[in-house]
Amino acid sequence: MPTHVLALDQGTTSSRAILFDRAGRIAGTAQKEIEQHFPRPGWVEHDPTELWSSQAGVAAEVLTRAGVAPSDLAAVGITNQRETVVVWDRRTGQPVHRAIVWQDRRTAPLCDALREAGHEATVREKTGLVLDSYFSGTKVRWILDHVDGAREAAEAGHLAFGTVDSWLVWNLTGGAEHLTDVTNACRTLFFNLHTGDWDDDLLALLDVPRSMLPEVRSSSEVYARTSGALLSAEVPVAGIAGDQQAATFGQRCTAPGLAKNTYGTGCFLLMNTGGEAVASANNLLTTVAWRRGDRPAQYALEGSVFVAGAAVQWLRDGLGIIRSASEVEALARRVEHADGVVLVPAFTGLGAPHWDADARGTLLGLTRGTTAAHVARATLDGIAFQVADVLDAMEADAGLAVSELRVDGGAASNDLLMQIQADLLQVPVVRPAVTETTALGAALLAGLAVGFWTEDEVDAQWQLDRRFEPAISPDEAADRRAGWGRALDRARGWAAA
Ligand SMILES: Nc1ncnc2c1ncn2[C@@H]1O[C@H](COP(=O)(O)OP(=O)(O)O)[C@@H](O)[C@H]1O
Ligand SMILES: O=P(O)(O)OC[C@H](O)CO
Repeated sequence: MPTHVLALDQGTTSSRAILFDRAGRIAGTAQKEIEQHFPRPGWVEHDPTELWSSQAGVAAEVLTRAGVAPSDLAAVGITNQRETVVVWDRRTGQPVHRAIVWQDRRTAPLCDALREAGHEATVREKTGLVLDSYFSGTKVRWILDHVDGAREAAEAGHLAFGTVDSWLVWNLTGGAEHLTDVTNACRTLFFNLHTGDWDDDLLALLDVPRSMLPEVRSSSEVYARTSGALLSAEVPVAGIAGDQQAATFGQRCTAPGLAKNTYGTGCFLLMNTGGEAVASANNLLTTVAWRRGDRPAQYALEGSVFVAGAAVQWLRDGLGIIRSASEVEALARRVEHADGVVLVPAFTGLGAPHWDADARGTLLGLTRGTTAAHVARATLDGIAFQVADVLDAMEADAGLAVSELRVDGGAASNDLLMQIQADLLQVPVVRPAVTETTALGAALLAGLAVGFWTEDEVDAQWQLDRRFEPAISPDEAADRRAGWGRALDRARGWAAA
């Protein structure tokens, strides 16, 4: 009888492998950092060979350390940094260029040109995304335009494109399978949310041959079996999802109106909107949450905040007022409130729902009485205010009110930040016992596909760590948010002047 499910989590900064037992508990973790390449300002690349070798390495390591044999595995689930592009030659399995990472801005001019040519509305309507270099499509085009011989090889059917999930599956099946799941496909700019398939008009617009694209599959089904390249046993690979969608599934946000927020370097918020792909009137993204086997796809609204935990890093590295990120909580607790100090952490502009590339970090309301503790407190407030703005936009788009916000990510361990968040949202903030929700989501998608768990078992596994109830009045929350709104106005457009 199999005893465990293995989740492979290929993230932006590291490859991780996490083992889950039948009770959904973590039985082992292994992690390896990925080298970041910055060949020019604004460019971010990964070595595809390293993505694969580090992922295979941590998979072997976690099994050895936990004393679990490959033959004890019921299934493998994959989750990954999204949008990042790998293009390789099918004949050799060799990448033709380094992976271009989601953060890479080199195709911003191409996106501007497409926008100026009037294509934004069509792209938005078909894909649920915006014309931005964040997504895969223009990155694939860049490789075809800039790598010697790439366009000819692609036209001849020799080149394959994949997001990181496809690249891992290709390698772990020894080049037998070229596929992706729908949550990754819908982040490419090639995928039509309404037809559930690649879109020839979008491919023509971006000048990318359809022959390069992987087959689109659901997020929970048996795609392949591992070969010697990954594990010594033939284990079904049975779940694939982009990391934010996997986290939404791992947080059990399985009904409309349930939302999760991941507090990492930035924040990723997703709200389940059920079987309906809700178009956003507030600059959010519409994305597939998951599709399980033959069931209908479930959708989500998504909004990203660029700077969240990174603002705490700035307190540590830029201002030097804390030595580690976790010290921010004790420092901020030295004061009852920020005493009128507001930090807008727009260090790299503002993401959803404001989308202002020229906004810059702004610290307002300083007096002679302002201390490091007030700045620390204002930093936590600034993270929570941004999340509240995104959640408001989601509720307006979906016509749904959230009844709680489920949280995970490194900064979600900060109890004060979670309390501030509940206060500002006026809804409870709920932190689960297992905060490795991305890996858990991938494991659940895989385990459900092979019958290792039933739906009821999975629901019963979810355990609360702590629930933060709003502790201020609605009037006070509204007052504080009005102050934030005034500060936002000061931060907007700063770099453009
Ligand atoms: N106790 C804390 N309070 C506030 N922020 C924290 C705390 N612990 C970690 N962080 C922040 O969380 C981020 C790391 O979280 P993580 O989920 O690992 O991020 P990522 O996946 O983006 O690398 C860092 O930006 C760090 O400053
Ligand atoms: O690897 P992460 O956790 O930083 O997530 C990256 C996102 O998927 C990008 O959209």
